[in-house]
Amino acid sequence: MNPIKQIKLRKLNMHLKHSFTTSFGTMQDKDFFIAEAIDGEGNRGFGESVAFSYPWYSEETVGTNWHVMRDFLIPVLQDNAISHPDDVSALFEPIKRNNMAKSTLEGAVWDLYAKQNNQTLASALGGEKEAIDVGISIGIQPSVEALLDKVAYFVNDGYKRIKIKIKPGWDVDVLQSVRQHFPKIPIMADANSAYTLHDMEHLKQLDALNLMMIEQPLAHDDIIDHATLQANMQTPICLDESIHSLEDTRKAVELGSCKIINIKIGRVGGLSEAKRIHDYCRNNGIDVWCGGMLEAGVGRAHNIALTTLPGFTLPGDTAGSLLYWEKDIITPVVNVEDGMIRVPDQPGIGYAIDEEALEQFTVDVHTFHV
Ligand SMILES: O=C(O)CCC(=O)C1=CC=C[C@@H](O)[C@@H]1C(=O)O
Ligand SMILES: [Mg+2]
Repeated sequence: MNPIKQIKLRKLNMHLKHSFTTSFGTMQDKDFFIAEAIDGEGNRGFGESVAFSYPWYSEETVGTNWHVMRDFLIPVLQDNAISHPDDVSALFEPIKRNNMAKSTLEGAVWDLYAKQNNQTLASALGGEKEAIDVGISIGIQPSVEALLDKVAYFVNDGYKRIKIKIKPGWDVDVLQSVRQHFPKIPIMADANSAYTLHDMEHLKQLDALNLMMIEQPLAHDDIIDHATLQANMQTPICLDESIHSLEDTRKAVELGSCKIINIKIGRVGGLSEAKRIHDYCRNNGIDVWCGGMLEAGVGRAHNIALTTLPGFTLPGDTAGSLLYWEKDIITPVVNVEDGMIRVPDQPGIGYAIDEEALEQFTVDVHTFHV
C-alpha cells in the first residue's frame, strides 16, 4: 500500500445522550482517541479507540492508550513499511496486550488501505452482506417498568435482539417479567462477570426463559469455570471479556467454555485478528456477533464492515448513532431501519467525517510524521 506519511491522534470528549449502567457502574461522559493515517496523496484512514477512562472493562484506559500509541506503536509504524494492513498486527506482536491501542491504529490503516484501493472496508475484509441485522443493549434500569418500556420501544423499532444487563439482585425475576411481557422476542442477558460458580443453581433458572445466550456470566479472565457452567446450563454461554485473541478463542472452544463469541475489534487487537477469530469460529460451529463499546461513528462504521463477514450470524450491538449521540462525527449518521443497517458503498469505512463535529469534540491533537 502507498506509504503512510502522517498519523494524527485526536483526543475527543463526547457526552452520551443516556447514561449507561452495567454491573460495574454508570458512565455518560466519554473520552476517546480517533487515529487518522494520511498518505502522500492525501487519502485519510480513520480508527477509533474503545478504551474507557476507567479500567473497569479491561486493563486499558484512554491514558494507557495514549502512552502505548505514542511511545511504542507509532514508532513501530514509523520504522516499518506496510504492504497490507495484516502487517500491522504482526509488527505490533512484540508489544504485549494493549489491544485497544493497537486496534485504534490498525483500524486507521485498514480504512486507508481500502480507500487507496477504492473499495469498501467491508469488501477489503471479504464481507458480502449489503445489510446487517442489529440488536440493542439496554443498560440496568431504575425499575422493571422502565426496562419493560425500553424493551417495548426497541421491539417496536424493529431491533432484532434485545440485550439486557443483569447482576445479582437484578436478574431472574427481571428476565421472567420481560419474557412474560414479550414471549417471542429474541432476548439475551449480559452479566459482565457479576457471578461465580457459587451462583450456578441460581443461574440455571434462566434455562426456563429461552434466552439466546448469557454473556460473560463469570470472571473476566476465566474460561475454566465457564466450561463447568456451560456443561450444567442449556442456555448458550457467550464470551466477551475472556477472549482477547485467536488463541484464547481456540482454548475456550476446545474446553467447551462457550457456544457463542462476542467479537469486539478493540478487545482483540484489531480487524485482522477479529477476522482470524471469525474464520476459526466459522470452521468450528461457533456463532459470533459484533459487540459494541458505545462507539462514535468511526468505531460504529468499523463494526458494520466486520459484521458483513458471513460467520456473523447473530444480531450485534451496533445500533444507530442517534441513540447514543446528539451529534456524531460521521455523515451520514448510522441509521437503523427495521432492525437493519444498510452497508455503505463508499470507499473505506463508507461514511464521511463530519469535520465540524470532529473539531467541536476534539480536546487535543498530536501529529506524528512517518
Ligand atoms: O455499544 C453498545 O451499545 C453496547 C454496550 C455494551 O453492551 C457494553 C459496552 C461495554 C462493556 C459492557 O458493559 C457491554 C458489553 O459487555 O458489551
Ligand atoms: Mg459484554
